[in-house]
Amino acid sequence: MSVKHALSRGLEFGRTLFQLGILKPAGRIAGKFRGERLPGSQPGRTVQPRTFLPARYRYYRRSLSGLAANLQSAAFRRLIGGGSPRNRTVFLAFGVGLSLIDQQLEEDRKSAATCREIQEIFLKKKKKTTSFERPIKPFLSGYKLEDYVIGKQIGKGCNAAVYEAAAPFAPLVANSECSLIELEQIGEESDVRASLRSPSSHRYPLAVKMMWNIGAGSSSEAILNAMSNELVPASPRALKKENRELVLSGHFGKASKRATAHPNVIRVYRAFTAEVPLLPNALEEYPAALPARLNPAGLGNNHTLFLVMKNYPCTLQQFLQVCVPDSRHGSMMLLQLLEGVDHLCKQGIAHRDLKSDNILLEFDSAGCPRLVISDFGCCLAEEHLDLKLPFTSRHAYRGGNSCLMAPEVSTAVPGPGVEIDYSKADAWALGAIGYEIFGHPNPFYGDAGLDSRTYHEKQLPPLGSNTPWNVQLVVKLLLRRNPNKRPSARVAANILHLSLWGKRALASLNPASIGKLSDWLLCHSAVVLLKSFAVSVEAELQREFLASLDLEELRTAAGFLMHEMTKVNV
Ligand SMILES: Nc1ncnc2c1ncn2[C@@H]1O[C@H](COP(=O)(O)OP(=O)(O)OP(=O)(O)O)[C@@H](O)[C@H]1O
Repeated sequence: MSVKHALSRGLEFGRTLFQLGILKPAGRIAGKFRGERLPGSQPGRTVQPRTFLPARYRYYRRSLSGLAANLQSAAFRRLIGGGSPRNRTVFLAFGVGLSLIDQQLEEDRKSAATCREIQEIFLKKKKKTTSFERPIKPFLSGYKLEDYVIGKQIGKGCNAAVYEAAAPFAPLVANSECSLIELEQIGEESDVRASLRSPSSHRYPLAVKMMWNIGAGSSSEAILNAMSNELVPASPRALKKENRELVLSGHFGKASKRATAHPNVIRVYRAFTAEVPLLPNALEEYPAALPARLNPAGLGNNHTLFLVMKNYPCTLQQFLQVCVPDSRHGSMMLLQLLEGVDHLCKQGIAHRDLKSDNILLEFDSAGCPRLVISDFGCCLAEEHLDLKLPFTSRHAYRGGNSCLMAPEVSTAVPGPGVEIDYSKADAWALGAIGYEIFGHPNPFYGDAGLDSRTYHEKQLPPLGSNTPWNVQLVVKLLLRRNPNKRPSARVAANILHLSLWGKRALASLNPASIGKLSDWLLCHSAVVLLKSFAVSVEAELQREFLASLDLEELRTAAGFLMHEMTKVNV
């Protein structure tokens, strides 16, 4: 074998090794050199179409270094004893393979450093940008019901009634006013459409949620204890100091986590307990929840919990009754929900009751719907659990809305040592909500709907050609039964980010040129920085994405996309 031939064999071998990071069969060959299992090839573990894993490269490098070292010493011994030219060429080939791997590792190091720098910049920016956190001027009071003017009832659930409200001491900040777009006229004007046209949120910028207190007791401690989940999205100053200390110290036995602010998660500005008042429609709408003082037949306690939030013009469900968003808005709506869920997951919080009427909606100044996840009454946010619920008895509470319970939750069988992992359960529910956003019935609703315990992925109805292929991909992946095969909310969000704003980078991306992704990230960051004062949904999404960059997760998303692109010939 000539040296030239050996070099070309070496190069070829090196290239193959690069692809080992992407294609599992070749990876296994490398593993065989040392008789070890490759990371990612354990039995039962799914090899996702993920790309360019630095950990793998390091592994290959280690394997090859060991191999090369062995070869070297053998070759050296033979050289001294007149080693054969064949051994020398094989040794050379490995040397070239190694140097190519080193190049790739170097590229990886650079890309990871770029990601970290970008992330740092946007995390700092995020701390300064609080437009979504403070739609009302900061205020010191607001800890009692008398501080608010209460308007009409705007909603009701199984546990609470919600009223519009104003706080004379805290007028709305000008730039946070949501401009409601004129919705397209479709047939007869419904109540929802009429309320979207003439929102009262300008006069009543706040919403007060009055919890129904049946059986929790009337002391502040008992109320806060029983309803502590509602405080998960509360801002640090939402509670008066004494209550805050009680709640934060876990005085009630069950210390719940507090979610930090995020544009797609509701913010509770104030939370206090007060005597239940007779509010408009109370006797007609929720007589049983009233205390005997107001309704002799009522079962409610005298005091309850009040939560003060921003008043949103409608829920996602109400919006979808009158509007089918176009594909760009639809993609951004799903993306916002994924961002919200990812934010919660990272803090060890599972919402467990995602449905379109627990998602509130307003519009940004460009008319794009902005979504926030609300109603944390069913969430899992206990300090020590970290998204894993011990499921030793069937009485353990698994969350609300059984129709949108992820398969790993709905099929869990209680027993000693059993735990339910909620880390991808909310992401699954978003897959089902994706159908609603794109104008289809939720496949898990209704008598003829699929059952999350028993459905087969093949039974999922197609989303149709009006839905962008990348959204179809995300929905399909999110609804995978097996949580190990399902992408996390972060990876699913990355898929949408890449396909919304990184199309060019994707088109030129190939498995051996991950550097293109970091080039795109740099350009994208520059553009986003230039519009850093924009308060649009699009700008918010892009900032959030860059503030939570993780190269591995981005590569996984790119891998899913490239895999699909080859199938659909994009
Ligand atoms: N901040 C808000 N702005 C405007 N409307 C709101 C707001 N919060 C809640 N609503 C309305 O009130 C309804 C009931 O609120 P919410 O879902 O929080 O109550 P709940 O009793 O906890 O519900 P569930 O039955 O899901 O437990 C919502 O569906 C929505 O229509």
